[in-house]
Formats: sequence, C-alpha cells, structure tokens
Amino acid sequence: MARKFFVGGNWKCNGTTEEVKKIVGTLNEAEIPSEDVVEVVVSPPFVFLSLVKNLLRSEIQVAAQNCWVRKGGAFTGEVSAEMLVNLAIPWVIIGHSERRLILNESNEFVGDKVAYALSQGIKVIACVGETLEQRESGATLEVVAAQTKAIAEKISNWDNVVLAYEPVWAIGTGKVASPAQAQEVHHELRKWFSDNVSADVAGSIRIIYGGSVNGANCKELAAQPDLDGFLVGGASLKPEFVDIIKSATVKK
Ligand SMILES: O=C(CO)COP(=O)(O)O
Repeated sequence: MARKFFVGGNWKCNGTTEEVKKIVGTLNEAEIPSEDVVEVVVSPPFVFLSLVKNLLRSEIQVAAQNCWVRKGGAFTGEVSAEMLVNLAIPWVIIGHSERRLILNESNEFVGDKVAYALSQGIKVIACVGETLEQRESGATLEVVAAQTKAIAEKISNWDNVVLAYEPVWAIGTGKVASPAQAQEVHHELRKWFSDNVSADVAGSIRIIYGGSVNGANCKELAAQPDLDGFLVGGASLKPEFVDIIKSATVKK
C-alpha cells in the first residue's frame, strides 16, 4: 500500500489568540490537495488546542506537542494523554529534539511516552535526529537507530506512528539537509525497520523530514523516494505552509 504523504506543522511555543486565528483563517481558505493525497496535521501549543480544533476545517487534524508519560495525576504542569482523548485531539508529537536536549528527555523516557500515548488511542509523531557534533563524528545512523530502538522496545504496533527525522543542526537554522542527505538517513531508517521490526512495517511506516523546510525547498525533498512528508516549524506559521502541503502532489 502506498504511503500517504504527511505534512505536520509544529507551531512550537508561538502565537497569540489573534495570530492563531489568522493562521487558521489562511488554512481554511487555502486550496489544498484532497485527503486521499495528503494528511495534514497542525500542532498548536496546548492552550490553543481547543480553539484551533473548533475553528479549523475538518480535513486538517490537530496534534499536541507533548503529553505526560503515564496516567495523569499529581504532576504539576503536565498534560495527560487522557486529557487529549477527552478533547478529541487525535495526534501528539513526542520526542522532539527541543524536549530531548533542553528538557533532558532520554531515549527511554521518549519510548515510554510513545507507548503510553498509543495505549490511549492517540497517534504519535515520534521525532529522532542527530546533533551537528554527532553528524560530524560520523554517528548519525547510530544515533537515530538508538532513538528508534528505544521506541521499538516499548511498542509492537507501528500503525499509528509517523517517524520524523529531524537533524538538530537543520532545525530553525535555515540550514536544510540536502535531498541526498535526507534520503540517505530515511533509507537507512527504513532498512533498520526491515532488519529489526518487519518488512511490513518498513514498507508502510511514514518517515517524514523536518528542519528548515520551506516553500522553496520542499518539492525537491518531497521527490526523494523514502521521504513521506514533512514536519515543519517556522514555515508552518506562514502562508507558505500551504505550498509545503501542495508538494504532496510531487509523489503522484
Ligand atoms: O523542529 C522542527 C519541526 O518540528 C523544524 O523547525 P524549522 O522548520 O523551524 O527548522
């Protein structure tokens, strides 16, 4: 079965009510390819999830940017998977490098979070990616394999997971991975699934790229055979996000 192109917009810790309404207005008016061609998900900060879900056209889904690792309770400042279910939020981003590196989320903790969110029926955009230092020392594949393995050790069904390869050195830097660099890692990750999980999962899992994707560079990246979409940061706050969604048609 062909892998449906996936475009996620990670708004990170940005936006006011007015700005959020403006982005949603742009998306609601945009001409985008049908749901058969592309799956689109935007991820606002927690406080705007309900607002966005209520205002946004129904073909575009909503994701949280994180959730607590287990059942909710006495965990001040956290938001539980149960709460996301209660708000009918279908997706969550887990293991973004900003959380791994700034908030010290370990591979194991990320694996536990992915497993718990899935157990509650929430689909997961799981992020992996190497730092510049790791790339320069030749450790890229080892790093992304270890991050993926820590998830694989905690889950047995990958149907509701999208894997986002986001090299840290490309995030927010304007320094996008070349199509060849992205393809190489996506290909190796797919091979990792084939060797360590199953040929079925290797063939069906969507591996999307994130890191300085914009309206100008998306088409060439989208054309890479093992690249099934994008996780977009900065450009997802701008009208050019629509151009990135449209790059799905490159696969046709
Ligand atoms: O981190 C990202 C998406 O999760 C990518 O961010 P930028 O697109 O701003 O580089």
